[in-house]
Amino acid sequence: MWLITLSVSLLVVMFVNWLMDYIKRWRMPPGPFPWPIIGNLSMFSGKSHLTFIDLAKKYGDVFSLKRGMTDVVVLNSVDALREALVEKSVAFAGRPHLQSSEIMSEGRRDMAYTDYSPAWKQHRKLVKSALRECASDKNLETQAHVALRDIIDELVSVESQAVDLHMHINNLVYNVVCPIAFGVRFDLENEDFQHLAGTEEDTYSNSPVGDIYPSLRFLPNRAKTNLQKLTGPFVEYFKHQVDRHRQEFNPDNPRDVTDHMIKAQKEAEEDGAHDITALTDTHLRQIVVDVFSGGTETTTHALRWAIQFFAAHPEIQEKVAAELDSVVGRDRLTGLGDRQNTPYTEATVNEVLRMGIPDPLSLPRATTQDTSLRGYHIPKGTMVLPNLWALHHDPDIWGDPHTFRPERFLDESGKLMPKPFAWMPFCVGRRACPGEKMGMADTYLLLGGLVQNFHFSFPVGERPDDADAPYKVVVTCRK
Ligand code: HEM
Repeated sequence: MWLITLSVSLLVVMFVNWLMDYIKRWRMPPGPFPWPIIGNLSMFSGKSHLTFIDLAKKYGDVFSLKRGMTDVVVLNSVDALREALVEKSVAFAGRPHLQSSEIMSEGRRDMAYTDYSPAWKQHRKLVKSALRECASDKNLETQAHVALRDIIDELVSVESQAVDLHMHINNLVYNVVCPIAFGVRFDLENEDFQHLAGTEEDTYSNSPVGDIYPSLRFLPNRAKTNLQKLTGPFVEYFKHQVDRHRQEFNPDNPRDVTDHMIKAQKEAEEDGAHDITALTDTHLRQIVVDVFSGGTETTTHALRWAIQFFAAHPEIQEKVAAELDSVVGRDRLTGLGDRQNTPYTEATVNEVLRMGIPDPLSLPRATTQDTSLRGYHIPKGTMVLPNLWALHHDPDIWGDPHTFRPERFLDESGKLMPKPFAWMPFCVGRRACPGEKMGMADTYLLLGGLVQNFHFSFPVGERPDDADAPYKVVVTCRK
C-alpha cells in the first residue's frame, strides 16, 4: 500500500513541477511540446543545427526547447542574432553551467566556459595582448612554414596512395598553435601529440547526465566518469608545461602565451597590476588550455573540410594553385604579405569557413539577466544557441548556399568584397572568438602551402556522402 501511495505522490509532484514549468514558459518563445522529464531531448541528437532549421519554419526564427529539464532558446536568423548578441550584448554574454564544461575547465576557472564577470574580462584582455605578441604575422608565418615543411615531407612519402589525412592535418595545426601557446612541437608519432588529439575528440562524445538534468549532477554515471578520466591526464600535461615554463621563466623574454600569463601572475603578486584571485595556478593553466583547444580544433576542422571541398571541386583547387603560382611562385611558401594579391585564395578561405563552419552552433551562450527578444521573455540563466550554420546556409542571403563557390566573395573585377554580416564563423558580440585574426591567418597560410605543393583528389569511385565522415584522398605532388 505504502508503495502505491509513494508512487502516486511522486507522480503528483512531478506533474505539478511540469505544470509550473509549462506556465513559466508561457511568455517564452514558442516551440514544440516539451514532454515531462525528457522535454525535447531527441531534437538535440545528431546534426541538431539541421533539425533547428526545420523547427524555425514552424515556430519562427527564435524558438525554445527543453533539453531534458533545461530551457534552451535557439536563434536562427541574422536579425535574431544581431538583436541578441550585438544590441543586447551583455544580457546574452553568459555561458551555461554545464557539468561537462565544469569538469573540463576545473570548475570554470578558464575563459571560454566561465561566467560573464570581471575575471573573464581580465582573462580576455590578457589573452588578446598575449596573442598580439605571440601570434604576430611574423611569428605565425614562421611557425606555419616550419610546420608545413615537415608535413610536406610526410605527404611526399605517401604520394599516390589513398590516405586519411586526419592526423596529418591535426599535426600541422598543432605545430602552429602549440609553439605559440606553450612552446612545444610534435612529430606524428609523438605520444603526447596522439594523447592530446585523442582527448580533444573524445571529450565531445561524453555528455554527463548533469548536463541535461542539473539536479542529478552528483549521481555517478559512465559519461561523467569517462570525462573525469580523460580530463585528469590532459590537465596533468598542461600542469607539467606550466611548471617547466616557471623554471625557465625570464621576465625580459616572454616566449609564448604561457610565459605571458606567468608574467601577468607575477605582476599581480608583486604590484597588484591584476586581480590575483582570478590568476591562480589553475586559472593560468586553464587559459593556456583555452588557447590550445580554441586554436587547434577549429582550424583542424576547417582544413579537413577544405581538402574535401578541393577534392570534390578540382577546378577551384586549380584556380587557387594558379593564383599562388603566379603571385608567390614555387621557390617559397605563401606568406601573409601575399594575402592582398591573392583575392581568389582569400575568397576560398571565406567560403571554406562559410560552408564548413567548425562550430555550427557556436559555443552555447546563457542569459546573464532576465531579458526579452522579439517581445518574448527569456529568464536569466537560459541556454542560448546561435545557429551559425543556418545563417551560413540561408538562401535569402547567399542565393545558392549549398554550392561551394568562392566567387561569391569577389566583385566583377575579381576584387575581394566586404563579407556580409551573416558570415560569422567566429560569432559576434562580447564573447566572439578572440582568435579570429589568428584563425584566418592560419587557415590561409596552411591551405596556401598545401595547395602550392599538392593536388588532392578522391580515390576512383569513392566520394563521401556525409561531409563529417572520415574520408581518404589521393595526394599528388605538383611538379
Ligand atoms: C578557424 C578558426 C576559429 C574558429 C572558426 C573559431 C570559432 C569560435 C567561436 C564560434 C567561438 C564562440 C564565440 C561566441 O560565443 O560568441 C569561439 C570562442 C573562442 N575561441 Fe575561437 N575560433 C577559431 C580560432 C581560435 C583561435 C586561433 C583561438 C586562440 C588562439 C581561439 C580561442 C577562442 C577562445 C578562448 C574562445 C572563448 C571566448 C570567450 O568565451 O570569451 N579560437 N571561437
